[in-house]
Amino acid sequence: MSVVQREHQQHFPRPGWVEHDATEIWRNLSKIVPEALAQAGASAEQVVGLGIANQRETTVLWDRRTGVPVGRAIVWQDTRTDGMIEQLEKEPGAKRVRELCGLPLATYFSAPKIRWLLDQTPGLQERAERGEVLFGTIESWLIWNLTGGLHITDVTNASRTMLMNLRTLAWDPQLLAFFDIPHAMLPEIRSSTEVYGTTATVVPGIRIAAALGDQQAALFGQTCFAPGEAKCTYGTGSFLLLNTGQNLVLSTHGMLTTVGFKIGDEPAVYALEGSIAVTGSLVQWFRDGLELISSAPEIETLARTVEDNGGCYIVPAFSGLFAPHWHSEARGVIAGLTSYITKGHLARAVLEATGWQTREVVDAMNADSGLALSTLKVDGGMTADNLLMQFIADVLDVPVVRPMVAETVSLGAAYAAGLSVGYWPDLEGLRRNWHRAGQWQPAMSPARRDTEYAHWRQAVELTFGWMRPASGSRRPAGTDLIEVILDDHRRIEHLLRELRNEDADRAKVLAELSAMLTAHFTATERVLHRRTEISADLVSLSEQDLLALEETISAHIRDEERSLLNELRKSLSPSDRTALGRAFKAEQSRHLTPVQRFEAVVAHSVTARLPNG
Ligand SMILES: Nc1ncnc2c1ncn2[C@@H]1O[C@H](COP(=O)(O)OP(=O)(O)O)[C@@H](O)[C@H]1O
Ligand SMILES: O=P(O)(O)OC[C@H](O)CO
Repeated sequence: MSVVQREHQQHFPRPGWVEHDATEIWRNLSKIVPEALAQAGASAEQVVGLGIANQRETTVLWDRRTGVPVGRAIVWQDTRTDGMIEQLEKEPGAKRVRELCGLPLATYFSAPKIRWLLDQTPGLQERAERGEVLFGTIESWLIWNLTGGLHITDVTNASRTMLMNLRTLAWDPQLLAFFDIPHAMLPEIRSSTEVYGTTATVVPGIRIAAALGDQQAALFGQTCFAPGEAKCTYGTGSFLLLNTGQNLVLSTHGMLTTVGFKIGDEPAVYALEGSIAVTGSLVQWFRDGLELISSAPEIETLARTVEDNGGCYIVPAFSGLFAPHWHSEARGVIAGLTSYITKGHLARAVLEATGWQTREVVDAMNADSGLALSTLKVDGGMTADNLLMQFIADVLDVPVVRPMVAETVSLGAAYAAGLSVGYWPDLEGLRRNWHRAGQWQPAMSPARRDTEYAHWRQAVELTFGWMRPASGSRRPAGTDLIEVILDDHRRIEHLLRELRNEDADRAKVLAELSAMLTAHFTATERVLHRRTEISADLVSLSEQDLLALEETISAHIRDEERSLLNELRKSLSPSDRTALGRAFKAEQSRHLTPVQRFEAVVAHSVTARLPNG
């Protein structure tokens, strides 16, 4: 076996934004494939097949003609679409989404990221409709480049886009309409194991024989081929997958339903998944953000300098909270701080956060499946940490088992490719390759486990609602300038969508939208820019006028949220924000009828969620 790796840059241009440069990923791949072959002393002719496993959901759009990405890829952890998700949740079709694709509406998946990118550049939607701009997750982008233009994806990756129907395994017209995403930009969906094509570059002439999302690849590499078998991979995030066979189980406890794998023409095998956004990346933050350690393994050494967490808990809701909570608006907390806490306690709290998040997911998975997990098969970079593995066994109260090859993601891709080209005859042969290398037995007392878990859950509740403060919290409801402007934006976006909805009372929508726009622009000019002579009058605009202005209005909203609001956040004191918020509302009210004012207030009170609601 030879292993070559190369890190690519993580871009964090704003709070909550995470981007990758798809071209850099492709360049890195072009370098490491020949290096891996050279290290193994193998020639291209000796390679029977290439398997790809990739981070999922991360969204790349590129130009079909030039092959150049239209911008940076939006990564799965990115939360920039949280406002969009909040709006989409109110749409009539929202309830059907989960039923069709098995996923809750969340910033995590590809569809909102595609929508955001299409909204970002004028004309991109039309180019996507003509098939001039293409979408793909990372495996799709790599296969396109390796083959010189084959535009495909595998079914496991497609199942993470929110656009694939889990039953038909095809792009779903209702989901495409819900997100307004053109079919012409999507790749063809193929099985996880089949020969898709042959490499035309890097190392030409190799058959590309398998592709799987990384977590599904780990399920395969851990040989969880039968219903009831599960694994958890501990990397940047952590992902527990339970094979449910040909049964498509829709979770009632916050798990995702996803495709586990599809071998050639055989029926798809489904899985329930508990996705945890932040585990290893919390260790990275401790290393790079806080600079309290200089390498990831040092977290264990530091944590061992103290007996316990000293009463401190870290809930890393950096990307909101994923399974089982699905709170996009949550943000992280460090709870239980006293002057007793040292960096050793913080290191413990970092590791324990991974343990407790696993416990929450396992509880939910057990509730969904009606079965209690009896052992947990683990893999991934964090499993090198013995203290963490012991803690996971303690909080789950089941043994934790690690196989010989902890790089299970790559192993799974290799297994799938080997199976696809007949190098391995069947799944049973692969199963025989699995060997246990480490095992941790639970040792925590039930009383301590229960007390600690109760503290953890208390800390988790503190994270809820952070990005949507409850009415009556920090500032008087509805008078904070930024909230007032954001509420206006969301209402305007909703009304614009309603204007295209054939079932809506469009005359009423038109009247409210024109009045809202007049009120919003006038208040912005008068209160924020102090231009007293300005008064917008958009009330006489027709439906066609407004639809023609839609892109301009969306661009204004984006610009205002990106530049003006961020400047105001920095420059205004809380009391200024309240005073200006009041002035803004007063100015705005002058342009709305009492009924329109009432409707805007009702829309606002639906948006403002209670902290743990
Ligand atoms: N000894 C360790 N203790 C805790 N975390 C670790 C340790 N070694 C690596 N990690 C974490 O594991 C992650 C790397 O694991 P890996 O499986 O390579 O992740 P990915 O495939 O998601 O990039 C990093 O986030 C790193 O912080
Ligand atoms: O960033 P990675 O490589 O841990 O990818 C994790 C998953 O694919 C996200 O769903």
